[in-house]
Amino acid sequence: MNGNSAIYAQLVPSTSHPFPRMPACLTFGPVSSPDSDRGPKEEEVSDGKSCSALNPWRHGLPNALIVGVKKGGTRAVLEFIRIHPDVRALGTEPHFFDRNYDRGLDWYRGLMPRTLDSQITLEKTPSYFVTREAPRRISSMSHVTKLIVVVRNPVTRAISDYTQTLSKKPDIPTFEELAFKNSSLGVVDSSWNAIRIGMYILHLENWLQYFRLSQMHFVSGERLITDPAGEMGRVQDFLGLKRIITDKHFYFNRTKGFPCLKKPESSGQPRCLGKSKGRTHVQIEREVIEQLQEFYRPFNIKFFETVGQDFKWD
Ligand SMILES: Nc1ncnc2c1ncn2[C@@H]1O[C@H](COP(=O)(O)OS(=O)(=O)O)[C@@H](OP(=O)(O)O)[C@H]1O
Repeated sequence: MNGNSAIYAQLVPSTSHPFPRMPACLTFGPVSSPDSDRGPKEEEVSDGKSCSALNPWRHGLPNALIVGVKKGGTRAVLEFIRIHPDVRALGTEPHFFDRNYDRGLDWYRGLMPRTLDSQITLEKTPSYFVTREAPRRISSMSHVTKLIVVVRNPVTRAISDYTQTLSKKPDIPTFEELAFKNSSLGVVDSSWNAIRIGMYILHLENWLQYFRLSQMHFVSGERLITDPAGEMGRVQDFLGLKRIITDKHFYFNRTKGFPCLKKPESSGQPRCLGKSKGRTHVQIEREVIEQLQEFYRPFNIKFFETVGQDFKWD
């Protein structure tokens, strides 16, 4: 067995489950209206035991969600955590709690990878964090859902967001034109989505109406790059998982400029995230960046106080 095979040999599902489990054959009626608070009801449980005895693999609703933030590093967290044997994750973004809610929970559950009882189900959709209805809808699915939020300096995040849009629509106005009202420096246009998303505290207050802070875990998008194993260690702790993903799973890829996953076994390839992750950002003048930092400062301070962590974005 070579070094990497030994690292990955630990990656077999365990037998105990860190979350309260919904019965394998739990059925949900259609969500009566998109905003209905209707959650799973006891009488809707068809014989869960006999069902899972016949087939231990089933589609479960997510126990944990990566809810944001857009351009924070959500794909990296998903791809890193899914190498854990007790995690199964949906690779695509289902956008259930924002765009597809009227399709109902059965539709959503059907999208999920099949899991053993010992495994947790995870999905990521970064737009949930800024979707007003998302916390209420998620808590109506299950009020014990664990929530992961990957946060990043909101100024860098806004530039990353703009860079992504520009790569798809080259004719959009400049960053400065969009970020400031009347294109004059000083008055930040907080109605522009790229700016608004970074006012984390405003969105968090909405989540805290439905979830306790202890149900939320905040990943530093910056440390995820400089110390992926450390951040992923904390994610595993939060999810109640054995710490299996360690620094042995990562290497720094100089060409990409980011940490990547080591190859799983002798025949496998090392895995870096795709080209849309780690783009070269558009150049923004120092003065503009300082204005935006000034704008975000009070929001950041309140956010740090609320979550009890200083992300050091100054
Ligand atoms: N290991 C690794 N590899 C590549 N990229 C990494 C990694 N870790 C974090 N990041 C940062 O992730 C940023 C993209 O964030 P998201 O995945 O949340 O974007 S998205 O909202 O799903 O589009 C992306 O933002 P940009 O650098 O602005 O492209 C990266 O900085």
